[in-house]
Amino acid sequence: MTASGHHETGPGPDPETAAASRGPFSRALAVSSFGGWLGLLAVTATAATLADVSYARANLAVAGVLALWLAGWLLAEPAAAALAGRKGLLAGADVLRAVLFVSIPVLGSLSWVLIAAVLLGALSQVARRAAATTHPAVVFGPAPFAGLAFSVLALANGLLAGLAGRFADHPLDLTLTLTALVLLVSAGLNARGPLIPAGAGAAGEPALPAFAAGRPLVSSVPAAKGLVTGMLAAFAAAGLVAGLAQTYVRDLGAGQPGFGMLFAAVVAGLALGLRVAPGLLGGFARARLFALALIATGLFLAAIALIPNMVMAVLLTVGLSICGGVVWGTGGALLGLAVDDTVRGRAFSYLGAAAQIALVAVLAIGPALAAGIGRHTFNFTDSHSLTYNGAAFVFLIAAVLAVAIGVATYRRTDDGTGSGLRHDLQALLAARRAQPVTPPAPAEYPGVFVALEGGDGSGKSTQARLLADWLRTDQGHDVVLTREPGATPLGVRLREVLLGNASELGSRAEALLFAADRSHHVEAVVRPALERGAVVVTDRYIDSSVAYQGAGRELDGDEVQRLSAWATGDLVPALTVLLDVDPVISKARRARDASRTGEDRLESLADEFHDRVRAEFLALARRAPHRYLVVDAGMGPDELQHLIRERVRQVLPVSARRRAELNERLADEEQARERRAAAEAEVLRMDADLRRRRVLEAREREESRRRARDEAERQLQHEAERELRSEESRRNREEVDRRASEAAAAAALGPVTEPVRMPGRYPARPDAPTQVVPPVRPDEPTQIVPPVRPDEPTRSVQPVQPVQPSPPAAPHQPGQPGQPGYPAQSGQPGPSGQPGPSSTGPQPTQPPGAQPPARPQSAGPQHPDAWAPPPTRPTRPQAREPYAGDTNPVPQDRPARPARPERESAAPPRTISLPEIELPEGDDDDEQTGDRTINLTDDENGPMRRRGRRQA
Ligand SMILES: Nc1ncnc2c1ncn2[C@@H]1O[C@H](COP(=O)(O)OP(=O)(O)O)[C@@H](O)[C@H]1O
Ligand SMILES: Cc1cn([C@H]2C[C@H](O)[C@@H](COP(=O)(O)OP(=O)(O)O)O2)c(=O)[nH]c1=O
Repeated sequence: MTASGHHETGPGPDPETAAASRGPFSRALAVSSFGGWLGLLAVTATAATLADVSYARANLAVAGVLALWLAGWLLAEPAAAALAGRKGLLAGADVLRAVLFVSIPVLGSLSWVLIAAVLLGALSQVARRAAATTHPAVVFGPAPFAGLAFSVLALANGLLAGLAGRFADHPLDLTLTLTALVLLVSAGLNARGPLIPAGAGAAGEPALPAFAAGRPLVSSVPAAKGLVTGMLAAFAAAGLVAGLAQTYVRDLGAGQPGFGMLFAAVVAGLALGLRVAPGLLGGFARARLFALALIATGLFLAAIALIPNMVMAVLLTVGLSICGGVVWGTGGALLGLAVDDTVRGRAFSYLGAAAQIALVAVLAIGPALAAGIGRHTFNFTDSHSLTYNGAAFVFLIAAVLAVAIGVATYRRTDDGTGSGLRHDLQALLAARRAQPVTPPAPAEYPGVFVALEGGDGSGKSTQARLLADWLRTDQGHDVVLTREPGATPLGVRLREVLLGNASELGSRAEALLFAADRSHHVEAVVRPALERGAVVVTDRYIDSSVAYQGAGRELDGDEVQRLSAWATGDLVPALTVLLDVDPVISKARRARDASRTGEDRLESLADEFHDRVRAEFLALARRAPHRYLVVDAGMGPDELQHLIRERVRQVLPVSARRRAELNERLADEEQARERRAAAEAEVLRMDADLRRRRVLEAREREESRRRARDEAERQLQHEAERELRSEESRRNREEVDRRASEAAAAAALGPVTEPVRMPGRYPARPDAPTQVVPPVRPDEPTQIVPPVRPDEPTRSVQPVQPVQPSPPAAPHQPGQPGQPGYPAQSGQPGPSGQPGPSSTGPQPTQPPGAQPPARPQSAGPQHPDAWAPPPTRPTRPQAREPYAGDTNPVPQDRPARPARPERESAAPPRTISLPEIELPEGDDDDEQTGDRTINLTDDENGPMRRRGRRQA
């Protein structure tokens, strides 16, 4: 039940509530609620069956069950509210209810049924507390279905009764058992998944305290009191039908299926009435509708009382309940308007509590009254008699009361001429007849037209101003803020005529003048602005004429509309914002508004006039909802403006400024994207460069490694060749030496006349005379000395230094050169160990057999001749002398082994000083010193070693 009738075409329920009402929790609650309603019907029927001994007892048993059930319901409310929200509470309550429903057929006593009713009422309250706040629809929603299910089960039981006697004897056991099962299912659903959400228990104040607190308040407001009385009357009428249905259907011979149908008709009708009530407000003043619906409720009840037919009873019950629903719908809205904002909540709490108490009273009193009245048969003639029993009598009494209250209410809303009702009915029919307005044609102008409508003081000017400011400054639109009447010089004069209190105008003249002002306004202001693309915001437009002159002045609304359509050339706003507010509130606002000097000609009209105007605005909005935004203007200005902007946004084109801003932003973004792309490309390029450089560097490194390796190889080769050459030279020199020694020996016998020519490495010239060196020893083969190059300066061979005899060393093979026993060297001088004479000057030759000087201890290099190595390259002790059997000219430069020092000392470095002889150029020259040295010592870096390393 809503507190007011606002928002009929406004936004629906908020999405969260809508979603919650569809969730699993909602389904579980619906099952629980369905079980509760089905159980109530089953227990009521059981009580009536158990007490079926007399009409009165049956009625009293039904009254007792319903009253006790409701008493348990009401009394348990504070405890249920306190317990609400506890885990497992709903499931526990459902299990207990299931047990109670099963216990009824088991025990089968009326007393137990009455006790169970109290307990069931209390447990139902616990279940309702869980649902009422978050899922109000779940509380009553399943009731009609429970009624229908009850009917079906009763029919099924009837069929089964033919098969088994137990079903005939206990017609409600099947329903009670199934009810218990339904509740167990609900308990399972609630225990497994959904729990009562936090705050679900806060379903308003408990009924009894709310009733006590609200009563004085509502009593002090006559309008509210009348409304609450009328609503309770309608509700009681519907409740009475449900309460008396059990005995009433028996009178009609419809049995339990009829009871279920009647119950379903009551609940479904109420729900339907509540739903259609807002739709009926378009044509009717709300208070008049309220009164008429209440009268109709009474009339339907009377018809039920007077027409003893089951089918008619169901149809009439539907009509009655719909009217009851309309009474509640409109009454609720009116009550919201009748009381002050501060006490509105309390007034509604009181209404809810009063409805429950009224229901208890009706359900208790109704059947009791029916029992008291009993069954009566009136015999008119012998053949014509009428059986009329207590239930029908009670319906009739209630009907009379309802009609009386309705008529009284209607009287208060009517001006006595009857034109109000006639107009309402005409408007209602017109609204039904009216074709839905077709959506406006695609905009014929680049601009946008927005109208604000609503009662006087609803806040249109305030909202129009705020909207225009926002459109202008924030959205960058060309905005024209205008109004009706009085937006042009002509309009100002017309406004004075229309609203001035001195004017006496007929309704039609008034309508024509408003239309004239509108026509001029559109032509002079609105259309030109729309043509240039502006947003036009107008404070009032055609709807004001239809509402004020049509509904308010009671002219034909359609005619008024056509008049304005003609005047404006069918210019329809793209959006109309309707600020809907109770005229009482807007009147209070006007009174507080210091800028107003007083009420104008139309503002000062009766409240009823303004009620009609408001209703007409709402009706117009309903006919073309796509063109309207209906907002509750009771909200604060900022909240309202927010809603309005949200909706206006949807019809706005992009303003020129906004378009420029968007273009600028797009360009900025494009530039930024290009910059980003360029930066990314640069990074990629740098990365590629880096990789390329790395590859090149790696290649270069590899190349230089290869070159270094080649160079090292080349050097090794060169060195090996050099060593080879040195070895060759050495051998040659040794040969020369030997010959020199021989020559010296020969000289001892006779002087040598010819200088000895040293054989060169280089090929001798063909003309060079080949020298034949005669064998020294008789067993030595004759050697051929290659010719010396003729261009080579002849160098005299220096006299050989006296050679010291080698100290005794490790045993050698006999015949090895340089060893004792080797004839060619036996007379050779050994290493002197003394600084040798300069190679430039002839050295004194020691006479053979002369005693050699003492050998120094030092094994350091001693180079007595010109070929001695420079001091930086010390020669190492000779490790091994060449074997005579060596065929390969392997250089004797193997490094000395430190493990054999005695050998080192035994074989000191041997430097042979040779007499100056001619050598081929390019041979082993030290270019820096010009010295030539034949190093016979082992050298660590000798070619042997290096070669060995390379091979490794
Ligand atoms: N949403 C609102 N809530 C309360 N007062 C309002 C609201 N909107 C406007 N008012 C006040 O109500 C009075 C009437 O507002 P106004 O905008 O002139 O209404 P209208 O143009 O519909 O006659 C002004 O004093 C204004 O300040
Ligand atoms: C535009 C128009 C205004 N009216 C009435 C409604 C208002 O009472 C009055 C215009 O006054 P307005 O300046 O809109 O008053 P408020 O600011 O109080 O709403 O004229 C009509 O009756 N028919 C119309 O077509």
